[in-house]
Amino acid sequence: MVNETVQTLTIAGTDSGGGAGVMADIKTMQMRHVFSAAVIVAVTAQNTIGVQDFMPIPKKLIDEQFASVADDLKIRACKTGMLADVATVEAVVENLKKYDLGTLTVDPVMVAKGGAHLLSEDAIKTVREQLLPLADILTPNLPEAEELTGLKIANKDQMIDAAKKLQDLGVKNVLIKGGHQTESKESADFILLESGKSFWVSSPRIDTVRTHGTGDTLSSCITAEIAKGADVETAIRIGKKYVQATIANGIQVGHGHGPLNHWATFEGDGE
Ligand SMILES: Nc1ncnc2c1ncn2[C@@H]1O[C@H](COP(=O)(O)OP(=O)(O)OP(=O)(O)O)[C@@H](O)[C@H]1O
Ligand SMILES: Cc1ncc(COP(=O)(O)O)c(N)n1
Repeated sequence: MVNETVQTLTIAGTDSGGGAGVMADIKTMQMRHVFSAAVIVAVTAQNTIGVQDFMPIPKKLIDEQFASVADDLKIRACKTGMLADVATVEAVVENLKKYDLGTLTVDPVMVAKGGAHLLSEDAIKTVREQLLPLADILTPNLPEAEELTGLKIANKDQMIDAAKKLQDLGVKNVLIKGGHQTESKESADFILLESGKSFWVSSPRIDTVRTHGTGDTLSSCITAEIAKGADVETAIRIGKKYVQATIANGIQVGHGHGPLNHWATFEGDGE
């Protein structure tokens, strides 16, 4: 009898260009040696240049996908990514409450690197009020943290204030990603844990346009490590090292914001 394989779930949108969304999630899970199922909530026509179109999946089919996964698999940790609109966020919230899908990481995807809106304006309130209270870990980038808190974030002190405010909204552990601080030599993320402990994880900023899917990759790696049994701090530290390696060892695909190198490895990695 073999041990049951560690199983995870991504709840997100597809990227036809292969770099972000569910595609980045599954590649990351595979590289981190966990099995990943997928509930597709939106389909995008997308490449490295931009998002040409997208369509949310009807609620009935979202419900059926959740049921199919939950009836058969044993999901230890799951994550959300692109959630498109109010109806989709509400459908996902309903299913997350209905089934035990383990530790939940919410990556509150709002705007793609190319500028396309992947979450409607009115759905931000739904995410804040209905999804955040369910999140074990929340991983907003700077503009997303600003939208969710209503705070302006222009420096490290303001990242700390925003993390505290997000905890007040019901999130247990908060990771604010600093990838959008393009004027800084460092890419520094701030973490505030449920215990009250806080710390920064920082890496040299790499000057490249190949950063399509960095947020998806980080949150998926964290989800994978949690599923394998890591504590939140360890999972985040591994996630940061992995995403850094995937950016630093770039691959050449497409003509715009290129995808990451999910094959990348880093020093000291146990996998
Ligand atoms: N140029 C870079 N060099 C090094 N690290 C980076 C760079 N850009 C992003 N990162 C890191 O990648 C991770 C994701 O951060 P980012 O702020 O880009 O998320 P995001 O905007 O949600 O990503 P995406 O929307 O592309 O999925 C963070 O750990 C961040 O520090
Ligand atoms: C389906 C989907 N999910 C998430 C992203 C965010 O990634 P990025 O900001 O790198 O475009 C995306 N572009 N598409």
